Amino acid sequence: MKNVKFSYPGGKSDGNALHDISFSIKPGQLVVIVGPNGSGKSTLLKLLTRLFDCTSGQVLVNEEDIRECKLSDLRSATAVLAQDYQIFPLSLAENIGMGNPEVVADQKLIQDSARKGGADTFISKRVDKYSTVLEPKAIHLLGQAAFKGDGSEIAQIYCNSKEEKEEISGGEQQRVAASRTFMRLTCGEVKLIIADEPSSNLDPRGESEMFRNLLNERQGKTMIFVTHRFGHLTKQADLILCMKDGHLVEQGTHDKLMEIRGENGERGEYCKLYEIQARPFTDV
Ligand SMILES: Nc1ncnc2c1ncn2[C@@H]1O[C@H](COP(=O)(O)OP(=O)(O)OP(=O)(O)O)[C@@H](O)[C@H]1O
Repeated sequence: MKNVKFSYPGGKSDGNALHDISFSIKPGQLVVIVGPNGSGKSTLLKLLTRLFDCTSGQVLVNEEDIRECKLSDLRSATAVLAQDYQIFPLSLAENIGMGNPEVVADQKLIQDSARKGGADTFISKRVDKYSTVLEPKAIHLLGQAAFKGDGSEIAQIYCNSKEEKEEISGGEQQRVAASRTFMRLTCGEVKLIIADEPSSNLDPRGESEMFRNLLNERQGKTMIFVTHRFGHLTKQADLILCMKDGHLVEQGTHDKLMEIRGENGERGEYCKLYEIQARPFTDV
């Protein structure tokens, strides 16, 4: 990115979501983006995947402006594990298999992807296993809208019906979405893997296994992770981008960012975030 600025079209907040962002990622690097809520991490990913174009500046892919690249080439070279994944009212096998539509019914690939995504254990415990048909997530969202607009009685009806209908938990949904991404990687065209908080609903063991399995898929691919959890990835990252209020305030490796001190000896932003996260575990 070169001097990238971005404001959301029709966005109500004043000012830019991203201010004058410049950084460079080399092929095959592991990059981790960190920063507080609303600091612009997901927005950066949206520009890198060309869901939006920057307002000014340039996003370059191999020296070529991303707006000049063929969109279908960009899409096929990228696998995204986003926060707002969809779970479809299809079987578990289809929900995973659609990651690579050309082999959507290949049970061996599906099961292998489910193992890497951490979904195989809970699927094997279900009566219908991979044939289990899931409830659409959209119906739950509709229920929440009714809750907000129509008062408590309707809210109660909604909660009851949700209780009966819910098929898999939030963490299990995230495991299905991750398995779909592993299925996507089987097509062999992917050069860039982007994961936006892929483990936010996972228990610690699930998180550590998912990171390990994703890193095992690296083999020359560029990887970009957004995470609020330090340690797993940041220490081995080739590049950490530390965001604050839409600005890229620090960039470098873990060791380099931990050494940053201001004029008054004040620690850098990354160092402060790292220590805030580490404290609850070291103070007990
Ligand atoms: N679709 C949108 N329209 C308008 N403003 C948006 C939109 N999406 C995000 N924003 C705003 O852009 C800014 C950056 O948001 P972004 O989602 O990139 O933050 P983030 O660092 O990924 O946050 P989080 O850690 O909570 O996921 C925020 O001020 C947010 O309110």
